[in-house]
Amino acid sequence: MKYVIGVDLGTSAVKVLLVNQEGVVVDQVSRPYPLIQEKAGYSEQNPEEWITQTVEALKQLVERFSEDPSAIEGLSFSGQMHGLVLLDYKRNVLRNAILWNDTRTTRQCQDIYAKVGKDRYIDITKNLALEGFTLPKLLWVKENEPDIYQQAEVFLLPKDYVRYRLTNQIHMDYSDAAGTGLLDISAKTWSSEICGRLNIDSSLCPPLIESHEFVGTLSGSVAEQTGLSPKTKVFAGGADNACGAIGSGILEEGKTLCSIGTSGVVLSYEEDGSKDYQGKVHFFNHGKEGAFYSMGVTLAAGYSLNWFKETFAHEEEFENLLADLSDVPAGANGLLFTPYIVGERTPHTDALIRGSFIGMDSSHKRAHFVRAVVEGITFSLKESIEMFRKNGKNVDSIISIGGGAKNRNWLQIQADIFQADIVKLASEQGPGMGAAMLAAYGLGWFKSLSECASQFIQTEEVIHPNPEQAERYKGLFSIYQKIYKQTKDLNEQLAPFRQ
Ligand SMILES: Nc1ncnc2c1ncn2[C@@H]1O[C@H](COP(=O)(O)OP(=O)(O)O)[C@@H](O)[C@H]1O
Ligand SMILES: O=C(CO)[C@@H](O)[C@H](O)COP(=O)(O)O
Repeated sequence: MKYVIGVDLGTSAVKVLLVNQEGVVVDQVSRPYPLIQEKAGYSEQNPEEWITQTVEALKQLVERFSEDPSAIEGLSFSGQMHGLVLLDYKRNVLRNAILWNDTRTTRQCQDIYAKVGKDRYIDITKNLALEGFTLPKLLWVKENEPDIYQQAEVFLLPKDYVRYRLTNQIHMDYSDAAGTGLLDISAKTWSSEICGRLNIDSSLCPPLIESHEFVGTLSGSVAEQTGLSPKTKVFAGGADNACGAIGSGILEEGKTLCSIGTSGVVLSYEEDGSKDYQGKVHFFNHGKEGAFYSMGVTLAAGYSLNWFKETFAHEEEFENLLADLSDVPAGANGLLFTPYIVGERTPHTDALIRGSFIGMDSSHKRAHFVRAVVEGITFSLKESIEMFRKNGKNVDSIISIGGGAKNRNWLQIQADIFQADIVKLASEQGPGMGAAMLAAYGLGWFKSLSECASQFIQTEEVIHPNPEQAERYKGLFSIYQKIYKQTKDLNEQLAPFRQ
């Protein structure tokens, strides 16, 4: 039997999947790393931690593998998007990576519009200039850390840096480059116009490549450290959401994905670049050559639940925390939560908004708060689904992946709130599976990603909405939608008090 590895460099952990030629996940290893949050709105990681944990995860996987490691023929990546990694001319990392959920760059986003023009910027990139994207981070470093900026020779995204350390090759694939805010999405080139207007040297931008393209083999030292064969072929890989889409079979029109990881996304396949959402949802190049996807993003989806767990139930596992979920009625006895704990993107692009619990009552127990957090995350994703429905998409079946898809009761809540069938796959690790599929396709095992998907992706269960609960959630959702407007001004006034 032959095998491939999908490396998913997530925000909370790196997850490494070993998949055989029949598409069965035969083993997986997950290794966590922390977020560094020096101030409210800041979110960084040390790229060296990604390397240490990825190498360790690969090593563990190989140690547990009973066959000859040369049977593992290929490896590819999925990575958290938008994070800025700056390297100097010796390829040393110049500072911590600034991540997708860091919102320090509101002023730089305004600058981008002032210098490029908002309409022109959206024309080129098909997206708004958002705090989380890479370009405003580059401008922030240029302005606030000029010594570091001057030493920068190239910028990379998180998984591109890991790929570089595994192969010594520098590249960025289109699906991830799309999230930098510097790519001309239709032309698939770095935008010399944006670089020119913002005075960014375009030599900082790395060479571009397709997600399934062969990059090189593993470096000798990485092969030695992990036990993998030095002949293992490495393929570029893609943005985690593009890979999540591949790993869930979102490879044709009409398919919708909901992914609840640290962030939460609702994603829809786009055959070509013709749809104009005017920046209301993100619009990026897919990991499938020539295709695109649109998506709405909740910044703190799984992260809200993780925050709640770490703050109020630090020693407990998620399974335990969620054990009482179905004992609490829909609507948590009048308790609503908005998951804006690090600001928000869709539908409210707002770095200053923060979360709320509305309707706290002395009868509420911890389980009500947990249910309210889970429902609030799901309501937030419903706002993206409604945007797609208003744009004429038919969303009656949604594939659900990510850490949030591990809990059966949460999947039922998704079906009831979204008013759609929820498809649970055999593996909820969509991005890692997508990365493995890119390696399998890159190796030539299949003629297309779709052919690979029909072999690799298995549906485990379809969960239908419960009509009574769905009706109850309709009313609750309209109350939820009012909270943003009614707490916006209060949060702007509170912003100066945040440390
Ligand atoms: N057993 C579980 N049940 C429900 N949610 C879970 C469970 N385990 C993890 N999660 C949620 O999934 C999130 C992590 O999802 P994951 O897809 O691994 O994220 P990332 O790719 O961002 O690292 C956690 O923050 C948590 O909210
Ligand atoms: O910023 C975005 C998408 O635009 C996030 O979806 C990141 O790509 C991080 O993903 P997860 O770690 O939550 O999977």
